Amino acid sequence: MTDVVSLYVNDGLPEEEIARQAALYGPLAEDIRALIPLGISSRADDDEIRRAREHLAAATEILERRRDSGPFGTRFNDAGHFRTWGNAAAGLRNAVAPPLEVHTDPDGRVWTDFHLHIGYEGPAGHTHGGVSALVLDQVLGDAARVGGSPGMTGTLTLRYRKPTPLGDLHAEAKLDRIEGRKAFVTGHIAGPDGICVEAEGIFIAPQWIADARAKFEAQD
Ligand SMILES: CCCCCCCC/C=C\CCCCCCCC(=O)SCCNC(=O)CCNC(=O)[C@H](O)C(C)(C)COP(=O)(O)OP(=O)(O)OC[C@H]1O[C@@H](n2cnc3c(N)ncnc32)[C@H](O)[C@@H]1OP(=O)(O)O
Repeated sequence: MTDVVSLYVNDGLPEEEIARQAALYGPLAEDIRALIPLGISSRADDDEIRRAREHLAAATEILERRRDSGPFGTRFNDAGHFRTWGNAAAGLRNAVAPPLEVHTDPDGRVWTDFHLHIGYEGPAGHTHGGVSALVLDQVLGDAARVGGSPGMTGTLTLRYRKPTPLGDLHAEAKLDRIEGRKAFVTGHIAGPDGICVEAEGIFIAPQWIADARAKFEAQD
């Protein structure tokens, strides 16, 4: 089993280097992301598809020359700047991610306006229910973290009230309460015609996080 704790790495990157990498690799992920709907919708003819695939193979050959092994994990520096660039919902380097850019209001509510392209289709013309779960898992998890109780998803309960369209959507979440290592969070996804999916989540701080926090607080 992967040792989760070892994937939290302080790589000490200075802020300017983080900014440089974000400016370099973010647009690469955008380019790869833009290909996904084209894979579904392109009407290019046989020769054009063959040519496009040759170009993609050339790009793949360049990109795989030097690469990290394994997942990105969570990397941070001494300034407390965390990077989760491989995250499936929000990762800056992950073309699979919509990506979600999650904002925090002063009252602790977190929210994101995001776009789901045609590659997130489930029922015809609508968002896949698992993709809605992905979005809500991330946004509710962020609300738990912002509320001071970061944790793993223990239980995520969804109520799909009406079909979620593709396109421009909104999601938000708020911490309800904390009980020991458990954070209780609620949230929803809304489309142009109102709320489509409601969510309740219980996020549980693993024992190692609770221990690390207790140790940190004892030093204060
Ligand atoms: C140095 C920096 C630190 C940063 C740390 C960051 C951490 C993450 C933070 C930020 C995320 C940002 C956003 C991310 C969003 C995406 C999140 C995901 O996708 S997570 C992947 C999917 N989830 C899993 O894979 C979990 C798999 N399950 C587990 O690992 C364990 O089962 C875990 C941690 C959930 C609980 O294990 P136990 O051993 O700690 O639990 P026990 O000690 O038995 O119980 C503690 C309390 O929790 C309840 N509980 C246990 N499991 C529960 C469950 N599944 N649902 C509800 N309650 C549960 C129990 O009844 C108990 O409650 P009582 O204290 O007695 O009141």
